[in-house]
Amino acid sequence: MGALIEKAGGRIVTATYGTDEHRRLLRTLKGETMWPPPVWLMRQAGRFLPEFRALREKADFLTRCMTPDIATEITLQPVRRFAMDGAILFSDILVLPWAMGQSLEFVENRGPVLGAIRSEADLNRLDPKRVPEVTAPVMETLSRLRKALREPVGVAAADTVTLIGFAGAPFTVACYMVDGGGSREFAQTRLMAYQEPGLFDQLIALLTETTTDMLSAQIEAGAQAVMLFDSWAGLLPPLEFRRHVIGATRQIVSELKRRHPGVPVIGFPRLAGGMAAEYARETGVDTMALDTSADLAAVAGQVSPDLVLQGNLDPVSVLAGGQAMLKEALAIREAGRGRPHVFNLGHGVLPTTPPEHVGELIAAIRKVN
Ligand SMILES: Cc1c2[nH]c(c1CCC(=O)O)Cc1[nH]c(c(CCC(=O)O)c1C)Cc1[nH]c(c(CCC(=O)O)c1C)Cc1[nH]c(c(C)c1CCC(=O)O)C2
Repeated sequence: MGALIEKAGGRIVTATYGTDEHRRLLRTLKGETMWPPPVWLMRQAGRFLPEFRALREKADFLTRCMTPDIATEITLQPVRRFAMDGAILFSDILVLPWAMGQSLEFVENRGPVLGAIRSEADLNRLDPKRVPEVTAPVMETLSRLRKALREPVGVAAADTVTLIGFAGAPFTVACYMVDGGGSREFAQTRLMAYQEPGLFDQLIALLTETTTDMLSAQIEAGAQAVMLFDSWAGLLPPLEFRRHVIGATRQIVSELKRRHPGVPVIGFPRLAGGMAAEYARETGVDTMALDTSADLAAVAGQVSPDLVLQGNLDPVSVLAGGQAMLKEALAIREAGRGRPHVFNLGHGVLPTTPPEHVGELIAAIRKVN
């Protein structure tokens, strides 16, 4: 196929259709060491770009997630501007409980509000059989995205951008399901884990199975890698962490590997701290995403050299921009040198981040020196 030359985010990219040669993110997620590292940002879709805010007026959040035209467009917006090495599906971790029948609303300035699950009767009202039908539009979005990314998208060259699917990890999704919305402590959820371990195990088992099937469907629809967001993993003490974070993740990863050998899985056990190395060793994830608090160089010394690390610039430094951001960013890039590393943030990009700061960040990461 014809070679293509395109200027992308300040670098020249040559892409040959149908080969892995220029898929820098996918190759890194499969274990190759690249310099400079590939880069994308958590929560890059649907947050900080003015072109997204314009679309936001048109439909509520769940409608945006469930309408392939809109979700495809929002996913591509950051790619068009910055030629990110990855495109993350525009959707949400709470689509899964909603698809099983739990009520869900996104309330302005408050975040998600769900009908809390507190009893076996509540749990039994959920219907996992509905998930494939309800999430069919999400799979349609993924197949459109995969097709769109075979052509140039804005400054991104054809067939260079890796399409990432995702889900919440069972514990984090359970947090929202049981507490009924966002919280700092998720005390109701953790109380259930201690007081009604049988019921909580049932919920985690249900989420483990439905998450596996949903990620598998995402891969079949076109996702080239998948990520498990465990944003609240760090709330659990070691025994519970082993059971509900490591145990559930290990089951999902091993079944995905059986069904889709070679498709990389990224795990993000946010604030796992002292449990991160065990998570890396025991879950089977190919890539571990680090939160802002982790010292990338120190973690690199504790895990297998084959484990891909992703992260972990403070999103607030990108809000600040300028030298403060660049100094942090280049130190992280340097810490990942010589091992497989995907440059990213330590948590999602903040909605008020000026797009020019993101542009400067991407250019600095891609500068070869
Ligand atoms: C915990 C969590 C949620 N959702 C997610 C997590 C894990 C990552 C993290 O810790 O940030 C993950 C998520 N949410 C969204 C994406 C899509 C793609 C992307 O990463 O850019 C992803 C990967 C879109 C979204 N998810 C949500 C929005 C905003 C909704 C709106 O436009 O009103 C978007 C674009 C809503 C949402 N969804 C959730 C909350 C707490 C909120 C409200 C606050 C917020 O905006 O972050 C749950």
